[in-house]
Amino acid sequence: MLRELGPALAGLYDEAPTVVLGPVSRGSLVGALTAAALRVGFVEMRKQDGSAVDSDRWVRRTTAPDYQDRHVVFGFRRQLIRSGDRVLMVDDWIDTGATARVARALVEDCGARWIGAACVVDGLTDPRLRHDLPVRSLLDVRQL
Ligand SMILES: O=P(O)(O)OC[C@H]1O[C@H](OP(=O)(O)OP(=O)(O)O)[C@H](O)[C@@H]1O
Ligand SMILES: Nc1ncnc2[nH]cnc12
Repeated sequence: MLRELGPALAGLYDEAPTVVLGPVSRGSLVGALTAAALRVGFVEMRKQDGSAVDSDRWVRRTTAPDYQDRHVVFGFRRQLIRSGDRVLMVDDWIDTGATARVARALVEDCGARWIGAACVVDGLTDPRLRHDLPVRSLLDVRQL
């Protein structure tokens, strides 16, 4: 099952990414599997409490209320995503889309191209985001 997840998520979009971005913690697992399948680098999008104290520049943004009504501060080292990159976000589950929307904003802050959000389960509460982000998934929540 784990062996098949990366290739399955990697096949959801035609455009070839140069970087996969995965939010901690479940997004890191499926994101790393996808990056390995695509043979590209992986960047972990960390919650503020997980970011190291260092001298590097970070990009950070705060989500709108997520599925647990939390405003989460996410970020990563600025140098990890460059202006020529094409970035695919990968996650296990999408619900409000707050995490994915912050990921897209951070990618745009770096001047990189956003491809979309590839998820294992699509549980979007606002179906418009499926087109707007865009979101592609392996399963719809109603199939579970
Ligand atoms: O669409 P949204 O409402 O933003 O929700 C989706 C996010 O919520 C879950 O992560 P969670 O915050 O539970 O963290 P975890 O992976 O560490 O369990 C899931 O893995 C997504 O990253
Ligand atoms: N409804 C949900 N159940 C499990 N994980 C989730 N991640 C985001 N929304 C979720």
